[in-house]
Amino acid sequence: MSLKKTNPNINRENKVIEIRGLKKAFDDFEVLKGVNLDLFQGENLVVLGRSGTGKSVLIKIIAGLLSPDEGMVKVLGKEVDKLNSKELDKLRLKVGFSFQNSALYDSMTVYENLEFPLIRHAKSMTRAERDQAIHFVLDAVGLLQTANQMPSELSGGQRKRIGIARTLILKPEIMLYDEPTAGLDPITCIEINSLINDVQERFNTSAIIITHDLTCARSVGDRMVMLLDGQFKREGTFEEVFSSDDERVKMFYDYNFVN
Ligand SMILES: Nc1ncnc2c1ncn2[C@@H]1O[C@H](COP(=O)(O)OP(=O)(O)OP(=O)(O)O)[C@@H](O)[C@H]1O
Repeated sequence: MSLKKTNPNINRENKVIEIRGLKKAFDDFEVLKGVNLDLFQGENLVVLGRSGTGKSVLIKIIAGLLSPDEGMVKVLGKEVDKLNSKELDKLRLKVGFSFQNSALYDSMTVYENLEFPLIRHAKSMTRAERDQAIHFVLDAVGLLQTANQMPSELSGGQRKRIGIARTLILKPEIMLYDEPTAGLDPITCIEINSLINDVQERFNTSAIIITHDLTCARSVGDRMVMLLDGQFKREGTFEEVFSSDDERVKMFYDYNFVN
């Protein structure tokens, strides 16, 4: 199993995400009970945790798709719940959200799927500039040849790559990956892990990666944190996180470690 080579360009002086005392409940159900988290510029941070522990809720709050009940959530220096909708829209463009199901439009070709966010958000771009940007991201994810294909003609791994390309096309500073390897075969998982590391290097992004896949965690994470009972209770390298006597941590390892 490949171990992530820590990115030497991580800037610990620059927190691109800073979260303090974050709480979020749905009716009486408290999901996040005081989460503290820092993401440093250039870092790939893996968020681990059992199903239903609130990992997706956390990244939806970071992306401004859900609002926090309490606490501070600062993204790229801005407190998200203090922004008006225009400011929030502007910030959202700097935070690329790669959804679990890739979220491609089935009725559009790959090219059109990539052009759509540019037409919507980069109105000043000419057609030729859009074409160049589309070719650039398609090349970056190794799928130039699929430009005229429909999403239904792609494999699961290819759809995932196009989903990542569509996120990258708006040049985000932060990438949020929700279960990037879910449902993929082991070889395709390795390819996606390597793409996540390529994106970090080539696009100079910082990222939060949510995963159950410990091979993925180990291959892409410069650092990892584990959400237990609504808070981050373990933090560090893969070895540090799992060198714990906590039964919940041991169980998580035993059930999810496949390699
Ligand atoms: N919009 C919502 N309304 C009500 N409850 C919600 C909402 N979003 C999430 N929840 C609840 O919050 C809890 C945490 O959900 P979340 O999707 O963050 O889990 P997760 O850790 O990402 O799990 P998984 O690994 O299975 O994706 C779940 O019990 C879920 O039902």
